Amino acid sequence: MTTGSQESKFGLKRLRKSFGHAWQGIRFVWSSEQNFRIHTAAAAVAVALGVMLSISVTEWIIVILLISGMMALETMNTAIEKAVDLVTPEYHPLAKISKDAAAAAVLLYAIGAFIIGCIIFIPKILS
Ligand SMILES: Nc1ncnc2c1ncn2[C@@H]1O[C@H](COP(=O)(O)OP(=O)(O)OP(=O)(O)O)[C@@H](O)[C@H]1O
Repeated sequence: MTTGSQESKFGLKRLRKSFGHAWQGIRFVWSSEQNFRIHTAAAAVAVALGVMLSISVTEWIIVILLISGMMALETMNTAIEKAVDLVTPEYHPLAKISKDAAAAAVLLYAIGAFIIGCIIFIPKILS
């Protein structure tokens, strides 16, 4: 038997509310972050190339993991930037380190994703 409070903790309504908050987060990064829109455009190019070059199931899994990882990391970068702005609106060396490190994480992943994309697509384009 479940109590009312358990129901509100695990119910469908709560799940829908969580998705609603996440959707608001996606809308925010889309409208406010140019980098997120650039990554989305790059993802669309990768998907188009995947279809045109008939990549394998394993390659699709890798491409989808790279795209979702890139988007998630960019979204997390925005979350860190906003949290830092909330705590320290003024200049602070630790705020700089925090934002620079978050941006570095995005850059490192983007470099890896680009290299893997080249490994998957270039041989197919050249053949
Ligand atoms: N409060 C602060 N104190 C110190 N340095 C800061 C602060 N806010 C921003 N910076 C510096 O300015 C850079 C850009 O920060 P900003 O918040 O404008 O992010 P952004 O331009 O949206 O970055 P991104 O292009 O990665 O989304 C940071 O990486 C950091 O080096």
